[in-house]
Order: sequence, then structure tokens, then C-alpha cells
Amino acid sequence: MAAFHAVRLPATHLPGGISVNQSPSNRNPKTVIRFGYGSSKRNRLVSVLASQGDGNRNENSLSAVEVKKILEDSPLLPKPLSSNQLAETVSNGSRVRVAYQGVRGAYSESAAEKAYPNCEAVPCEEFDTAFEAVERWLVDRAVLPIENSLGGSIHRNYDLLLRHNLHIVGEVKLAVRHCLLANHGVKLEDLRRVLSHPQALAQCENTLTRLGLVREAVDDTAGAAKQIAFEDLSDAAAVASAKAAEIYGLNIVAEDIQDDTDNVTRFLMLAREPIIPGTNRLFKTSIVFSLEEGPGVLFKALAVFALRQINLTKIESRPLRKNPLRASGGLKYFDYLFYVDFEASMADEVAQNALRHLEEFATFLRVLGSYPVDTTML
Ligand SMILES: O=C(O)C(=O)Cc1ccccc1
Repeated sequence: MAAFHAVRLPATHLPGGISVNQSPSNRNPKTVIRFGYGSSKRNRLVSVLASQGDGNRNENSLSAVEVKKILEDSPLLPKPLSSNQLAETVSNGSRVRVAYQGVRGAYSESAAEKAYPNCEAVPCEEFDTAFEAVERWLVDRAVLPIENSLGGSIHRNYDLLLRHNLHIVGEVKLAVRHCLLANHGVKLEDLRRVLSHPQALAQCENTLTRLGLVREAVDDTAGAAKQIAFEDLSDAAAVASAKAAEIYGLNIVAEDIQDDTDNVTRFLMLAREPIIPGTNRLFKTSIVFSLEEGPGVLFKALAVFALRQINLTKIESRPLRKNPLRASGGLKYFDYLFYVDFEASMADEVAQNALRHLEEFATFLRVLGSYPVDTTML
């Protein structure tokens, strides 16, 4: 990734995040450049109107070409990595680089910073891109939201775990506090629709229904905030973090809009190599396996843990994507993968014996990782 340098603008311009709305807003046929303060003066915006269309240029106005140049050069909002850019990024070798899906202000970015304080969080357009960035040594880790206390498991991310050969080396739990963000001057009664990640929309079901807002799912919460700001929308809001409000210069119309105050999302940290599991602290092991069809087979599989007093913290069944349907005796059966998390380290003999036992009758078994439990109290 190219080294980022501060954009030097004429003295009349102020430091801070830059967001540029290139398409004339429906309220004002001009290009609006917003300077969101990076400082504590959150949400204070200085808008510089660049003349467009009427041809008049004042001392602050910028031509469309200059606006495009600012947009292309603005390093304060690093553009998410796309898969074809992967070949161009190189690690600067100093800080842990952690790839996440989304843009600056996404909860995944906050999870990366909680797991690896002072890391270099690298935004990626797709989850697959984040995984590939790790596999191709462009970053050191990837962070992946895997489940939420309200919305349950993020199923497609379980499938991702199997599609890539990365190892789970840690977990982090993040208290997610959703805000309703809109452009300054937009009131609650002006809103008709709301944009956000499907998980965020699901976690705020009651509030959004009470407000009568039409849901529009996008790739990530911060991306929704960025879209609201860049398109200068006056009828739409985003469900995103307070951090996203600051980055994109949006107003927080409502705070803590999730249906349950205890809204926690669990993220996994992924690496090219597994960590060496220890027994010096509470560990968790995540596995995935498949079984032959038959009465009591799943009971047998779970018994290998129960008989050894190993506590399971999660079991998730997913269709076996390769051959989900199996014909047998004129009937068709769904074949399943089972994802199980249990509270033991692979350094523990009891865990090793349990997996050796499971291996005797599982048709497929893979250890996704054995890693420390995040015991932070939220
Ligand atoms: O979209 C984001 O900000 C993410 O990081 C994914 C997500 C969405 C909702 C809750 C937690 C994580």
C-alpha cells in the first residue's frame, strides 16, 4: 500500500478527514467539500462550497478537476483494498497489519484495534480480499465478525473459514453501540430509509420499525455512513458507530438504538500459522467436522466431549456446500458440516483424546484454531 502523506491544502483549509461529495446534492447544485475535524470538535463541519455550474469562482472554490484530485489523493480515508490491488501492497514491517472488510469506522476496524493495539488496520472491499491479503503476506492478520449476541452467527463467514487455509489465533468481543447517523440539518422526520450492514439492521429491528424506515443492506456500517455523507442524502440515515459519524462528518440523530443494551459481536483473528496453544490461561478450540448419516451419529460425536467433561460453547450446522444433497435409498439427504467451539486447549491431553476419538468416525475433521478466550468484561 503506498505510503500515506498528509494532504497539504491552502491555509484557508483545515486539517482533518476529507470527504467530498462529487455529485451535486439535490439541495444545492454545487460540489460540497466537508472537512470533518479529526480533533475532539466532533461533528463540527466546515463546508467549503466549490462553485460548479454557475462558473463563479470565489477564493474558496475549487474546480471539478481540483476536487477530483483531492478525492484521489485524500490519504485520510484510505481506499479499501480491492482484490486486484493486492499485488501492489507491501508491509512496511513496523506495525502489525490487520485486514478487515469495510471502510474506516467499521466495527471490524475497532475489533482489530482492540485485539492489536496500535496496529495498522487495512480496509478491504470483500472478506475474501482480507483473507487473501493474509495468505499473500500483504498483512499479518485478518479480523472476521463471526457471531453477535442478538443476530446470531454470521453464517457466510463460517463458510469463508473453510474456503481459506488460515488459522484462528484469537478472538475479541466488542460491545457494539449503534447510532443513527444523518447529514447535518436532516431531522428524524425527514428520514425515509436507512442503510447499514444486514447484521446492524437486524440488531436495531425495533427502533427502525418504530421509525418506519425502509431498510437497505450494504456491505458495512461505515460504508453506509460514507455513502450518506458523499451523496449528501437528505432522506436517508445510516446505522453505524459514533466513530463513523466523526470520520464522515455526520450528525448523530440517535444513540444506542440496538434492541438490546448487551449487544456484543465476537470477532475472530486469523493468521497464516497457528499459535502454540498453552495451558497457562483459558483456551478455546474451534473445529469443523462432518459425519456419516445415521441415527445417533451426532450424539456420538458430541459424547466424545461430554464424556471428558469438555464444555461446548457453540455448535453450528451448515450445509456441506460441495455436495449438500446425498441420494440414499431413493431419498435425498442434506449433508452437514458441524462447527463446534469447546473450552479446552489443544495442549490439553483431554482435548487431544477427544479429537482422536471423533476422528474414528467423522468423515472430515479440521481444527480451525486453539486460542486464548477473550475474558474482557463488557
Ligand atoms: O459493518 C461493520 O461495521 C462490521 O464491521 C460488520 C459488523 C456489523 C454489525 C455489527 C458488528 C460487525
